[in-house]
Parts: sequence; C-alpha cells; structure tokens
Amino acid sequence: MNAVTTVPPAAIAAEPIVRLDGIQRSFGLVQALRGVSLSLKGGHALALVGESGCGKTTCARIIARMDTPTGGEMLYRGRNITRTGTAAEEKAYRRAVQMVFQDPFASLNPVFSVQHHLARPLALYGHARSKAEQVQGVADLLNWVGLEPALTAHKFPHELSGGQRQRVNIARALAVQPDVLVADEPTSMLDVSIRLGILELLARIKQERQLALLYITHDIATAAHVAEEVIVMFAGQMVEWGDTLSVIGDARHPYTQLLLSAVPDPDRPFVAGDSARFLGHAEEVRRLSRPSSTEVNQVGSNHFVRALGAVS
Ligand SMILES: Nc1ncnc2c1ncn2[C@@H]1O[C@H](COP(=O)(O)OP(=O)(O)OP(=O)(O)O)[C@@H](O)[C@H]1O
Repeated sequence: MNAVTTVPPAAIAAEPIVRLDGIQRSFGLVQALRGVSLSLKGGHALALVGESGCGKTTCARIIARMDTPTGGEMLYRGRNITRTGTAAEEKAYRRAVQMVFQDPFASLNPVFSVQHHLARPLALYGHARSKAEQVQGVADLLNWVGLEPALTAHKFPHELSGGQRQRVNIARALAVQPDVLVADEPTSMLDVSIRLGILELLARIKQERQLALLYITHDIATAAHVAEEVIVMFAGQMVEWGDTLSVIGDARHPYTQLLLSAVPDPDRPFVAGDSARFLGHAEEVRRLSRPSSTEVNQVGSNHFVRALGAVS
C-alpha cells in the first residue's frame, strides 16, 4: 500500500473536459465540500456516491455554475474558470455543461408541449433555424432517447410517464450539444422497473456522443451500470475512489463497505433484528469515518482510499 501526499484526482485523464482541484464549499460552519478533486473526460462516466448531505449536489451545482466554491480551482479544457469569466465564456460553459435533475415532474413546464421544450434550445443555440429543421431536430432527439416522435412530440408533460419525462429532460439537455452531462439522482424518483432503462440510456449517450458524464447517486450498486470510475464521499470528503470495479469489488474504507452492505441481497432471507443491527453498525462506521485524515493510500493502479483519522 503506497501512501501519497496529495489527493490524486478521480478519473485521471490526459485531457479532462472539466477538472476540479481541491474544491471547498462552506455554508457558515457547514463544510459541504472539503477538498474534492476530480476529472471529467469525454466518453467516460464518473459516479459520485454517498448518503444524503455528503455534498453530492453541492458538487454538481458548482460544476454546473449554479454555485461558487469557497476554495480550490476549476478548469474547463485546461482554462482556469474558478472566477467568473466574460459573458461569452459563461454562456459557452453553460451550454457545454448540462444537468439532468432528480425530479422529472418539476423540470418540465406543464403549459408547453414536448415539441416546444426541445425546439427552443435547438433554436436558441442555432442548431435548427427553420421550422422544418426544428421538427426534424426534435424528432432526432426523441429517437435518440428512445421515444417515438409521432407519439410524443405533441404531448404535454402530464400526458407522459415519469420515465418518459426523464427521457425528454435528457433530450433537452442533449439539444444544445453539451460536452458534459451532470445527472443528479436521475432515477431516484422513478419506478424501480424503469430505472435500468434510464441508466442504460445515459451509458449509451456517453459512449456514442463521447460525452463526459457525472452520475450522482446514493446507490453504489447502480454505479457499476454506468460509470467506469467512482468517488465515494462522506461528510464532504472523498473517502475512496478509482476504477468502479476495483472500488466495489475490493472496498477498503469502512464507509464504502457500509454502502455495499446496505445493497439488498435477494438470495439472503430477511432476519428479524437485521435492520436494528445494521443501524447500530452504520452509526459506528460514521463515527469512525468522520475524523479527517490527509493520508491517502494507493491500493490499486487506480484505487485510492483515505486513512481514518484519530477518534478521540
Ligand atoms: N444553500 C445552503 N445553505 C446551507 N447549507 C447548505 C446549502 N446547500 C447545502 N448545504 C449543506 O451542505 C451539506 C451538503 O449538502 P448537499 O445537498 O450537497 O448533499 P447531498 O449529498 O447532495 O444530499 P442529498 O442527496 O440529500 O441532496 C449539507 O449539510 C447541507 O445541509
């Protein structure tokens, strides 16, 4: 096991599209992010995993320019964008980085049709100038996300299922031809039966469009469906990260092990008292994981784990 002095970024890439280096974000006394470093590169997915409040959404909002870090640096295609740039630079970045939100019901305007939702960004960013180009562009986008244009384009959000709405949201994000897609818990409000379809769609988009995908989830089991690399976060800090298969298959940090042990095993029957034992164990793991250590150990070619701090 090699100890490394600085925190190596997750998803080490020759030419990342977006890179965060030691990002901090405090809200008063709350340290939402404590030195998060990561790289997002084309055709590659990174999963950010952790429980509620660990800082996942804050990280996504910073990447999408909806929030500003209180420390650290942010780079876009090698250019330092930590401070606000010119209006043109900001507009270009906001086009390049698109978000898909958790709630597919709230993210579409109920008074507009699917056609309107998709034609608008196409027109705004000059990807469809005439009416005919808009109709064709919307049809292409709907086909891309697995929706039949003739059956979908004229519909309003309330006429669609949750999964169909999320596909429209993904199509809308794709309309501006982004480089980066940030998907914040994109399936957590959907029926279990349709979640895998959305994850497979994201994985296909990443591959075929060579997009950089940041997939945010509290469910570590789904990370392997989508992402080549994973970061496990606890209390604003990266505690374990690297190749998804290595992190999931050979988890070293007790908090990662806790997340994995919470994944239901259909082959194991439920035993009375299991949940109480699990909750007690979970509290103990959180107590051990909370103290911060700067020591990071390399346990695989791309697999890093933060050492536990001293518990008083
Ligand atoms: N605008 C804010 N003002 C004050 N505290 C905030 C704000 N935004 C986030 N926080 C705090 O920062 C921490 C991280 O929150 P964040 O929403 O990033 O976590 P999360 O992992 O995305 O959780 P969830 O899955 O519930 O969305 C939490 O303690 C939260 O209360």
